[in-house]
Formats: sequence, C-alpha cells, structure tokens
Amino acid sequence: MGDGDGDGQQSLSQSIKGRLQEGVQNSVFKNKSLLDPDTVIDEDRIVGRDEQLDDTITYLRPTLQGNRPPNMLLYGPSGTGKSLIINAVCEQVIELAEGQDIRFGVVKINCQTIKSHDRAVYRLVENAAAQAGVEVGVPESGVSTDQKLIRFYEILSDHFDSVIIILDEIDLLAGRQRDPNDEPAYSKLLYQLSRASQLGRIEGHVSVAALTNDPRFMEELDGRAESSFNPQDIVFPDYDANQLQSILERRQDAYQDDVLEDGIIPLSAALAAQDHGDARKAIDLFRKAGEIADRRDEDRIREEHVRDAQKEAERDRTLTQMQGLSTQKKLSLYATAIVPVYSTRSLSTVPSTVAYRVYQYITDLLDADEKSRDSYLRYMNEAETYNFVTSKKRGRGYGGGVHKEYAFVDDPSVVAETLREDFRLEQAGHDEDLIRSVVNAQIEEFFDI
Ligand SMILES: Nc1ncnc2c1ncn2[C@@H]1O[C@H](COP(=O)(O)OP(=O)(O)OP(=O)(O)O)[C@@H](O)[C@H]1O
Repeated sequence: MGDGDGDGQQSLSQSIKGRLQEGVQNSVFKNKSLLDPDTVIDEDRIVGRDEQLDDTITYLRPTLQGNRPPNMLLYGPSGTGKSLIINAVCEQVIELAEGQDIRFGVVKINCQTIKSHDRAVYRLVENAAAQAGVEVGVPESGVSTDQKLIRFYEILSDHFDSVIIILDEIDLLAGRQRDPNDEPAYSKLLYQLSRASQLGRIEGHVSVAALTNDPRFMEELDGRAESSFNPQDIVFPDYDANQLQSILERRQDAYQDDVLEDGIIPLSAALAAQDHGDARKAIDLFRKAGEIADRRDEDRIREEHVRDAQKEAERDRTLTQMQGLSTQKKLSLYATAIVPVYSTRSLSTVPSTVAYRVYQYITDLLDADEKSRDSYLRYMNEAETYNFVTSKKRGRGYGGGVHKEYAFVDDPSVVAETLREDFRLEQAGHDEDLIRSVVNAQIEEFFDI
C-alpha cells in the first residue's frame, strides 16, 4: 500500500511538472519581460522622445563634471514616458560615474500610496540606506520627521558625491487626506529637499526630479517652495496611434515568431490612443491579449483576445478605484447603481431622489450610519470625479424642485457586482428580492408625482 501511495505521489508530481512545462513550452511569449511595465528598455526601443531625452541628458551631464544638476519637473499625462526617460538616463549616469570614481546615487520613491509627509521622509531614508548598503538608523515612528530628515542628509553626505532624488507622482503625496488650508505635503518636502542642498545640510550635490501628470502642479506650490525648487521643465505630450504602434512594433519580439495575427498591433495602439495616448495602456493590452491566448491554450493572438483584454482592463480599473472609496461612498454608489439594474422600467439615468431613498433603505438594512441627502450628493460628486457616473440637473416644473440625474459610464451591473464583493454589502445580495421591490416602488412613486 505504501508503495502504491509512493507511486501515486510520484506520478502526481510528474503530472504537475509536465503540466507546468507544457505551459512554458506552449506559451505565445518568447521574452515576456519586454512587456513588463517596470523594465527599463534599451534605447533603441524608445520611440520619439528625442527632445525629452536630449534635455534630460543635458541636465544630468553636470553630475559627471563634478557639478550639481538642476532640479527638474517632468510633466505630462500618464504613460507618456516620464519614468522611462529619467530612469534610462540615470542608468547610464550610474555606469559612467562608476568609471570615473564618482559615487552617484539615485533615490526614488513613488508618492502615490504615501499618506503623509513624515512617511515620505521615512521612505526616502529607507531607500537611501538601501542604496548605500547601511542601516536605516531611525525608527519608523516615535521620532520626529526632523530627526528622520537629519538621518537622510547624513546618509547622503557620507556615502554619495552626487544624488538625484526622483519623486514619482509627486502631486499624489498625501493628496486626498489633506486639509485644503494646510500647505500640501509635496510643497513642504520639495522646499526641504531643495533648501537642504543650498544650505549645505548635505555635503554632496543633490537635485530633485519631480514627475507629475498635473500641468498646474507648480501653481499649487507654496511661494518659497516654488522659488527654491525652481526646476527645469521637461514636457511629455500624448502619443498618437502611430507612435503607439511603433512602440509596440519595437517590442514584438516579446512574442514567438508568427503568433501575432495581422492587425493586433494597430488595434492595441488604436484602443489605447482613444483614451489619451498612454503607452502603458497600449503595452498592457498587447501583453494581456497574449495572456488570454495562453490561458485559452491557443497558439495565435487574434483581435478577439485584444478586445477581451480591453474589457478585463476596464473591470480591473473599476475594481481598483472602488477599493479606495470609503464605506459611505460605496453605499451611495451601490444604491444608485442598483436602481437601473433592478428597475422594471428602462431607465437611462437615475434620479437622485430615488437613489437616495434606496440608499436610506440599504443603510437601514445593513445597520450602517445614514447620512443626509446633502452628504449623499457630495459622495456622488466624488463618484463623478472618478468617472463612474456623469450627472445632469433636472427641474420638475413648478413646485417640483430640482434633482440630479446620474448616468453610469460603465455597465451599472458591473459596478453593483463589484461593490457587492465588499464584505459589508454582501448581505445586500441576500435580500435581493426585497431590495428589488423597494427600488421599483420608489421609481413608481417618483414618476407618479
Ligand atoms: N517613447 C517610448 N518608447 C517606448 N516605450 C515607452 C515610451 N514611452 C513610454 N513607454 C513605455 O510605456 C510604459 C509607461 O511609461 P512610463 O512609466 O515612463 O510613463 P509615465 O509617464 O512615467 O507614467 P505615469 O505618470 O503614469 O507614471 C513603460 O512600460 C514604458 O517603457
């Protein structure tokens, strides 16, 4: 029996091994890392961007001549090559600096998920310590931000002759948390970092490269931050469909020969160009189409795979954005989404009056706080800025008052389903029939007036 089990075990692991290898051997990909968003590709795969590349090279050249490079502001919509260009140039500077015995360091943080100025400073210390190969040397909490900054300056002074600090997505630093009357966290950070070098608190040369999608970023900076940061601007415009097509063509060796049907590259480029010409989106579609073909065990990539990849990407986007919403915002959006889903009338827009009553019913059902109608409207304003809905004001004639009508940008049933996966809203799924009748009763009442 023991033997038999052993054999069974062996054949199971053989079969797992076989299946794993099968997947690898039959994949449509040859070098998938070329389509990985974090890969810094070789220069010959970079399309256009000559001007931005020239400017970045010009600004960073002083590093190799023993001088301080200027601060830089790289701005343009997402996926237009800001990180790619600065990283590609920094990689070359690192190599050349090594040959010249210059201790050059690149300290890089993405500010998008950093919740406060203090956290950003700590992440800078961590990153600098890792680059220098030393202990972080300060605790994450329990000491002041100033102490963390002092440690940061110490690491930079002791271990580098020249440092570039890259602050990616700088405008999002502590973005949504902030009190509009306070100085933004990024403004404070930029001021401190650019002053530290000017005041000699750091011995070597330090310059800051800030990356942002926000063209009005400099207007939001506090006056003293603006004058001490004082960057050289490098602008990254959108790509058009032809440029996106060339970007993909130069990476088609990510795939095995002859697996791409005609039209795959132009279609991926055209779909990405419809948005705003985002190269990340084009590359993601191009990669996802291959992943779908692999998943379905097909050996060629067809247009259908690209279109399905586009649908998957939309769902992922909705999901990620919704995860960031607070419970009350989720409840408001959910109550609004189920109105057209459950309605027996065909509704192209949802009257806020109906949605708010459904919201009240659902908060009661889930034993959640019930907020005022004004709060509900505010939450929905935010849903509008996230592009889940669009709204219009509607009057209902004399004495009827004014209300808002919401239209969903994507399918409201996808929105409702995605939100229901949230643990608090799960219960709403159990009482579906009841909610359906409440929705329809509210709709009838509204249209009967
Ligand atoms: N000109 C280009 N040639 C080739 N690939 C490019 C080009 N521009 C961008 N890419 C690729 O597109 C993807 C996104 O680019 P990148 O991360 O540089 O965008 P970004 O402008 O920094 O975006 P975000 O503001 O969202 O951070 C990367 O995979 C990058 O390699």
